Amino acid sequence: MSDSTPETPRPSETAPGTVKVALLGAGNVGAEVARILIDHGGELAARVGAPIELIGIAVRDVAARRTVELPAGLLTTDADALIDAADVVIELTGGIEPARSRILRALHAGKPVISGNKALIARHGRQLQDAADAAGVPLSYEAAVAGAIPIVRPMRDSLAGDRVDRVLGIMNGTTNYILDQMDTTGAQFEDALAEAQRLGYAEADPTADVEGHDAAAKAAILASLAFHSTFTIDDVYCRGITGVTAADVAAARDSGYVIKLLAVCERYADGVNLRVTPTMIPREHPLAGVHGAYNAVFVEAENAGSLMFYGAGAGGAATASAVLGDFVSAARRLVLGGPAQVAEPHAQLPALPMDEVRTSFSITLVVHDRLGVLARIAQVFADHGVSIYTMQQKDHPRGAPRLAELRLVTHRGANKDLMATVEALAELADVEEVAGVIRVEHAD
Ligand SMILES: NC(=O)C1=CN([C@@H]2O[C@H](COP(=O)(O)OP(=O)(O)OC[C@H]3O[C@@H](n4cnc5c(N)ncnc54)[C@H](O)[C@@H]3O)[C@@H](O)[C@H]2O)C=CC1
Ligand SMILES: N[C@@H](CC=O)C(=O)O
Ligand code: NA
Repeated sequence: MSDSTPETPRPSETAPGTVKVALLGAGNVGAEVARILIDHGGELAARVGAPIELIGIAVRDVAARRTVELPAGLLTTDADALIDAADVVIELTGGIEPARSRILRALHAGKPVISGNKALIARHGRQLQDAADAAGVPLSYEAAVAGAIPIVRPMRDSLAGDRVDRVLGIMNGTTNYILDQMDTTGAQFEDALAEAQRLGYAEADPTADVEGHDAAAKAAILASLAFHSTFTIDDVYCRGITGVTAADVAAARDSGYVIKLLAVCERYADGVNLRVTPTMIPREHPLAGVHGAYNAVFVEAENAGSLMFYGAGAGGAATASAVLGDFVSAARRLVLGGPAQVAEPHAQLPALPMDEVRTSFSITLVVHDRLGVLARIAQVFADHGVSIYTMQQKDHPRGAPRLAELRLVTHRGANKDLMATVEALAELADVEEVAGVIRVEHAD
């Protein structure tokens, strides 16, 4: 083993009172956290109120090429030894295992943990929080929801005295980047995804982004805090953007809408519905102006009214900012002492299935352009108790004779009635094809 590729962390030679930091992972975010800790350590120490030292960085392969050049002496493959030697642990490796075991190891030893791992927290957050509470140390994960945007702490602390009714957000930078590129430059899905990966927005496996799982994880985490309950990613109805075509994006644009991957968490009388779906938003809606990898989260609360949080939702340096905010606060508490905050999920509201959820659809039909067709189509909607909000008739896009394209947007209706309407329309002899069904968020 050469000096530049140590398998175990170096023995610590730090002065007493120094806060020793272990960093797990040196990818897009971890490497930026290391860079800032090294370059701005003095400033951060002043805010913590004690010297700080990055004592090691656990990686899988010490020889791997990285986006940021890191001191070779800090790299180690022995994560457990590094955790044991540290006062504070920052986990930025991603995935469920070994991240979960390592975080538990740190918490059981009474060490504060900071993580950006939404996949893990959306599945095992309760177990990790219980371990943190039992040890009386903080578990912080501001980076896990909407990257740099302060939203976890405002939700947990600033809004603790209010009653949140709805959280609505664009919470995945990769998909927002892809949809925005498709909308503004006509880019192909695959090219836009490759660029999002190059820019460090995408997850190690970008399926999590494009299938909506990453946004669903964030929705579960945020809703747990907003509604003082315990939701996991399995409680989120989730549809990604892989089925959204260039034609869908163009048709939405033509009708004055833009397609976004929208997360909605809303309170009903008997629980909370959580969903992530591609959604058409009117161009004048503030969320329509969220471009590139930016994220935005709307919170509607009984007394605060509507609040909007906006900023960089992905990217190494931006996310590192949220990680280091959590770090300074955890380290300061370590220096000053005092109990960690215990956030009891006292309400424990159930997650509601989609059936009774009230939502709107945009339905594109290719129909035979003949006498009475509109009346027969309108009758199908009426039979299912679904009210039509707008309707546009267009020539068939490929100029087929005697065929026309109808674009209908509904008022809000129960999801099960909307689904039944679409099924009945597909059976109608006048309908050649149901060419598109996409949810709509509008103010009706
Ligand atoms: N990239 C972004 O914009 C954001 C990422 N996050 C989260 O932050 C975490 C890190 O994300 P990225 O840096 O983008 O991921 P990445 O894939 O670029 O980096 C992860 C690093 O951890 C290392 N690693 C993985 N398993 C390991 C193991 N068992 N032992 C030691 N090292 C291991 C990998 O080799 C890689 O260097 C993830 O949980 C991600 O979901 C959160 C917000 C934004
Ligand atoms: N892959 C995620 C990274 C941040 O959470 C995204 O694209 O938003
Ligand atoms: Na955040």
